[in-house]
Amino acid sequence: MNDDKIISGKLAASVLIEDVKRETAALAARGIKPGLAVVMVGDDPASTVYVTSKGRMADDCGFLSRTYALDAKSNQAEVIELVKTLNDDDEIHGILIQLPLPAGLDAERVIQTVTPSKDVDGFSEINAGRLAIGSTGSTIVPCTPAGCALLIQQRLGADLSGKRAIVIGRSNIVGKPMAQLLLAANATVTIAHSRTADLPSLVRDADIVVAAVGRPEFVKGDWIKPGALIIDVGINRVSRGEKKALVGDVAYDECYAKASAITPVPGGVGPMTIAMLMKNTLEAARRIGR
Ligand SMILES: NC(=O)C1=CN([C@@H]2O[C@H](COP(=O)(O)OP(=O)(O)OC[C@H]3O[C@@H](n4cnc5c(N)ncnc54)[C@H](OP(=O)(O)O)[C@@H]3O)[C@@H](O)[C@H]2O)C=CC1
Ligand SMILES: Nc1nc(=O)c2c([nH]1)NC[C@@H]1CN(c3ccc(C(=O)N[C@@H](CCC(=O)O)C(=O)O)cc3)C=[N+]21
Repeated sequence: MNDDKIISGKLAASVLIEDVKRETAALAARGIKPGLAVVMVGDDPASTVYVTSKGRMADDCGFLSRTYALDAKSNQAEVIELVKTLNDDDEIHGILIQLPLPAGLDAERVIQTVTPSKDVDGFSEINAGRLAIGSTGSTIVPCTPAGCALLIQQRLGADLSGKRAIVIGRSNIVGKPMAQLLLAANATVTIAHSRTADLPSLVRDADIVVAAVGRPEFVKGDWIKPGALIIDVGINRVSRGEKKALVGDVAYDECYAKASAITPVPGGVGPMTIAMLMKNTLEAARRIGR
């Protein structure tokens, strides 16, 4: 069914991927093949699924794709050593440290070891700082917020002047960079988190709601201002009777009823994240230029 209210991230992502494939082919003429290294520690089943689909998509795009699956018991020094080796590897243009890392590893230190020019997640201090000061040009923007921002832009245009946005969640991966992107697009931005008082009334004021909470069906329909745009970042595996289901951070049916547009889970933000990772890797290869 073709429902205008449902924002198909899957479709938008496939358009992005077609671009990436074309540009990768053009880069091949200059002797450059984008290379993506994904580092995973331990065997978390959800991480394994994501890492596999990132690797498959990289192959599809015509990239060199390498996955490093380290033992769950790897120590800090071993992981840092691998990242440093990849920093110096001329075949690799993008390095992604799959999160979460096992407890006992200092994720922040590992992330900050990735050289900023290869930091295709955009988590390094340099890239996060560039985003925060609104520096355009050479910054790498985190994949999930970048994907959300594109979906918002496709519906509402690039200039969100006068619009009120609320981002629920303040992680360095999603919430914070998402708020920076909305601010850069001239929205008036509220950032909510677990210590926020009276969240429903804040959400009721918002024209744009981005939910990145990590709690299944957390945002309720009666919080939504009629006509609001809803971006559901959440990926939660829940049991539905006998079955397992994937649900977002938004109570979909009741929020759908109120919204002008909404992203589904699956098929919304998730595919955009992967497409943006490919775009960031291509761009890193182009900038590194070998
Ligand atoms: N689709 C995709 O591509 C991606 C999806 N995800 C999904 O997005 C969700 C968020 O991910 P991530 O940012 O990494 O998660 P984090 O757990 O790092 O952050 C969750 C945020 O939600 C806030 N929060 C928790 N409980 C409440 C509450 N009751 N009221 C208000 N705020 C609350 C937390 O507040 P506080 O800071 O105070 O603790 C925190 O800021 C998850 O479901 C994750 O699986 C993540 C990355 C990519
Ligand atoms: N360094 C790092 N960077 C990340 O970007 C990162 C990470 N670590 N750790 C985990 C989260 C989560 N994440 C997702 C990516 C794609 C889908 C995705 O494609 N989801 C499909 C469904 C897939 C399924 O069925 O599980 C969809 O929503 O349609 C979901 C989640 C990236 N993350």
